[in-house]
Amino acid sequence: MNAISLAGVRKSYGEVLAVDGLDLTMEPGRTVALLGPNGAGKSTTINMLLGLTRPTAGEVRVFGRTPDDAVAAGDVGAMLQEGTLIPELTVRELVDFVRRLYPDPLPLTELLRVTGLTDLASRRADRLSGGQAQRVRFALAIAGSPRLLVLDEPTAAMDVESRRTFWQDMRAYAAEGRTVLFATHYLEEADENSDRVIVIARGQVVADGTAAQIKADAGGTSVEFFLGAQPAARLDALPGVTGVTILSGRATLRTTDTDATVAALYRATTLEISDLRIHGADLEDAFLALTRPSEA
Ligand SMILES: Nc1ncnc2c1ncn2[C@@H]1O[C@H](COP(=O)(O)OP(=O)(O)OP(=O)(O)O)[C@@H](O)[C@H]1O
Repeated sequence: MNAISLAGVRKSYGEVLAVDGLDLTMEPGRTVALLGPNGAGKSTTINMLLGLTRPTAGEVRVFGRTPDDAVAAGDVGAMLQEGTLIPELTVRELVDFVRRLYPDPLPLTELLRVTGLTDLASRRADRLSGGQAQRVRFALAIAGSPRLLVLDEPTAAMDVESRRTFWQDMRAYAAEGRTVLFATHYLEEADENSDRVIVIARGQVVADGTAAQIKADAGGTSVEFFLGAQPAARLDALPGVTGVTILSGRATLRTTDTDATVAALYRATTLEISDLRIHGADLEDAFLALTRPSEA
């Protein structure tokens, strides 16, 4: 069963079409990044998955159920962009209060430990720095040990070090077989922390795949070398290669997997290769190309 499925989902707010026909399925156990510029429809999509807003058309399912039912069953944890932490409670009290709302919560000590909050447990929750408060929100999101964790721009208030720790914690949580969906406009975050990147722009999916595939599809990664007059048969059969061009003795192989292509070039062919160069489009180029506003 899919962790998430969206079929023909649209959402309009009056004149604004925030989500324009999404068809997506996500398997359990994966970490998926929803990448898109401001106003792309990421938060609207997440809010529909959490049952916080209803689609204008189409169907949303979470583990085969309606979002409301999945949330009620304790299957979904979320960290949203805003949300004040209850004042006057300590971190320990707040985290414990929330975990007790779930049928099968994580043990309190474990929860504080994995989110790096043990030393802050006695601090009042409304007296934390922005990054520390985000850590508490993360603890609240995983308190019920949800099968699906949804994070809407989770590192927005964090400095570089907090970000690094946060993603380590998230990956440790995901490694236990959980499904994670996070929205971001940080390209490196999507690239480094997900198995699959879904790029959305103007409420529609404009690319979907691994970060490497998206980079390659957007015109990107190629391996170029001097071939001279040697026969170039079977270059297109090398792993990862999606296209071959030969011009004035120089071969250019477009590839989705530079490492595999280069390794096979040396190991699986007898070609004399010289002046090998690798050109990579970074995800930023790909992202900008994909999400550029269309000409009106
Ligand atoms: N409650 C609302 N009422 C009216 N319009 C809305 C509402 N929520 C979102 N929108 C509009 O819907 C579109 C998609 O917004 P959404 O917040 O889903 O985008 P986003 O990708 O999450 O953007 P960001 O990265 O800035 O958070 C935008 O044009 C936004 O202005």
